[in-house]
Amino acid sequence: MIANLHNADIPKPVLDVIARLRELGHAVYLVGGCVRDMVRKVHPKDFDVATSALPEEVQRAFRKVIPTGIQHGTVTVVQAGMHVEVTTFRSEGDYLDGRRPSSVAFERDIVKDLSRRDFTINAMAYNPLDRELVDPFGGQTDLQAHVIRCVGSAQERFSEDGLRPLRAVRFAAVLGFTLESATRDAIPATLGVFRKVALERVREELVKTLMSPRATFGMELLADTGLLDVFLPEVARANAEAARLARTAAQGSPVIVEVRMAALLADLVDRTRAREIGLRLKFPNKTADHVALLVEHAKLEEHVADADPALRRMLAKLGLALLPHLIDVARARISARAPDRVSELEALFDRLEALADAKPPLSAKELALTGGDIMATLGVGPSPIVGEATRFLMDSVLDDPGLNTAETLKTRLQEWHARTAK
Ligand SMILES: Nc1ccn([C@@H]2O[C@H](COP(=O)(O)OP(=O)(O)OP(=O)(O)O)[C@@H](O)[C@H]2O)c(=O)n1
Repeated sequence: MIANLHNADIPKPVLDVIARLRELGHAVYLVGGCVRDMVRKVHPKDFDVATSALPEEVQRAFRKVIPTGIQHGTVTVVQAGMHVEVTTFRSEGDYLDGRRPSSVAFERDIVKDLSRRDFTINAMAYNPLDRELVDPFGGQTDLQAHVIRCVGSAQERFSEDGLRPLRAVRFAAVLGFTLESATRDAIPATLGVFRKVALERVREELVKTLMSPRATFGMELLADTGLLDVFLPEVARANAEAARLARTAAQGSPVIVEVRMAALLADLVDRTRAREIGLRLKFPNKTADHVALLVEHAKLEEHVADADPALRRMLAKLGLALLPHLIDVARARISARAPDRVSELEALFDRLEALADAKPPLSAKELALTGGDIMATLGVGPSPIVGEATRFLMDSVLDDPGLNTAETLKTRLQEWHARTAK
């Protein structure tokens, strides 16, 4: 069919690659996400080309190519500095392990290639030279109806690649679509295949879902279909109301991965478990640590009556850099759970920000006395007493940052030493 898509969205190097393959007599199309986005009138992120040309033919057709995944039919063409992925039309053999096909067969026909793809909205092909849109499975209709539907049998598509159920939920959350009923019903039946998927890939989809404008809906769908229980049982098995509030808090927070994860977990798990979850889902260590610290301190409503020294102690444990994120998490939680307390908490946020702006000494390296100064003042060499003395001084300046001068700390140290030496 002739489609009215916006060819101006397609970068020139991509059009040149398509034109060259066509010139050599091959069938050639844009496929996958870029066609979906063009039909939705959204500017595509990347452009995948599919062709009837065999990988060797693609390699011969261009000056600069990288054999990226030649056994799967993918060649990267470097055209005017742009990397364009060109994949030979293919069908796949049986999926023995739910992760990758046991064999790949190259095909001459685009419809064969489209029929192995996951969802109807991702199974369209477009040739910009003659404006031909190939849409054998009703992708346009489903885009209009806001529906995620598997190509053919959902059970088969999900059994071929265990990640697909999670992709279905992610697309629904990101695009604001719903799952067609057979597609949705096939998820619980294929959880065994989903269990085999590497947790890095699961995490990538979880993050996209959680960062979407409909994170609440996406998380609910993950819970209802049984997917969440496989990789995040702590949330899946939480009491229904607690889980609902956690989802609402996550969606109500800024689109920052640490913040959304912490808002989701803060009322369901403790710091140690939050860190375990982060590491289990293969987040970078630093992200897992940040989520754990945010979870530990998220209940800021418990601090509204605290005096400044207690707040400074909390900031010392948290680290100043995380304060803006902590405020985001606390605000999202309280807005979801007790909206009438938001203004009371805002006053605490202002106090915390003012304390942070004063740049108080929060760690031993910010003390006006170094370890060497402490040893000289006490007349000792390296020994456990230096650690004790440092803790005493730290405690003093957290109570009153005004004490953090070399003179004052020396005097206090000598007094402390005289007291403790007795
Ligand atoms: N498990 C998968 C992954 C991908 N695909 C197909 O490969 C295309 C490209 O996949 P990918 O780049 O992962 O996703 P996009 O659809 O481009 O979307 P996004 O970039 O938003 O992830 C998809 O459109 C779909 O046709 C599939 O059938 N099954």
